Amino acid sequence: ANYQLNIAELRELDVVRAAFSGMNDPLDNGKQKFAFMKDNKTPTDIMNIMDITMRRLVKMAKKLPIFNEMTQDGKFTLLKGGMVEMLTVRGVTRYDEQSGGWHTPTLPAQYQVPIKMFDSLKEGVRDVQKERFLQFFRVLNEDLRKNELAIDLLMLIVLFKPRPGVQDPNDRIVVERQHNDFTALLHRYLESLYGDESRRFNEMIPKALKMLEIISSNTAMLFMGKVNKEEAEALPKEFFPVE
Ligand SMILES: C[C@H](CCC[C@H](C)C(=O)O)[C@H]1CC[C@H]2[C@@H]3CC=C4C=C(O)CC[C@]4(C)[C@H]3CC[C@]12C
Repeated sequence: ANYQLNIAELRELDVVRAAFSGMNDPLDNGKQKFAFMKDNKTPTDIMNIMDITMRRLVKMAKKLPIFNEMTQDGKFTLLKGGMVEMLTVRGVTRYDEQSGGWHTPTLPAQYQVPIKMFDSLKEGVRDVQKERFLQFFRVLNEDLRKNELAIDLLMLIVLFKPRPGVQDPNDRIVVERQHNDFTALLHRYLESLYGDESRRFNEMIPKALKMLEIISSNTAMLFMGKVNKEEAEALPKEFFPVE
């Protein structure tokens, strides 16, 4: 069978690539770089590092014509609902099992956010959330997590997930259609790379999406009472209440 992508699919992949093009930009000097190069990172440092990725994910969404067609409310609801899931997917691509930490592509490998940082987060949730992340890392096999475009499509499947908070009828149609579109495009893209072999991803993707939901719905308490609220950036505090 011929698994070549057609012109429309190739063009859609170009739009996706362009939206994600800023994800690996160098960190700004000052606070961002400082937080990432610090030795003993506090939960506050972690939040200020998360802020970088969160802002880049917001910028990514705004580069998607289809996202901009939605109402302000709809856009906010999608970002609110999908942010932690998208961060977690980003985390899988930046996590190094050998060193046990997350790295950023633009700083030398000696700088990392150690996964051990979970030990300084909220008792009672930190251990199970660390385990869930590591389990999720293992579910997304090497081929998928090393393929930037596949990961970008997975993030868009998560961003455009039908969510009850999306009220506007047109928004709901857009979200539903884009969720299905990006799911189909990911499968076609993987087929164009692996042919019949791509069937092995078919059960992995729904499983990964389910795990992301569980991770995201259990993250809220993680930083509670562990962060210096004056020093933490505002955006992460919307997703991880600190008091
Ligand atoms: C991807 C990110 C490291 C690279 C950051 C850098 C600016 C970049 O994106 O290139 C790491 C640092 C902290 C990690 C979260 C910590 C706690 C977490 C708690 C969970 O329950 C799920 C996973 C997250 C959100 C981690 C996802 C990946 C993050 C954002």
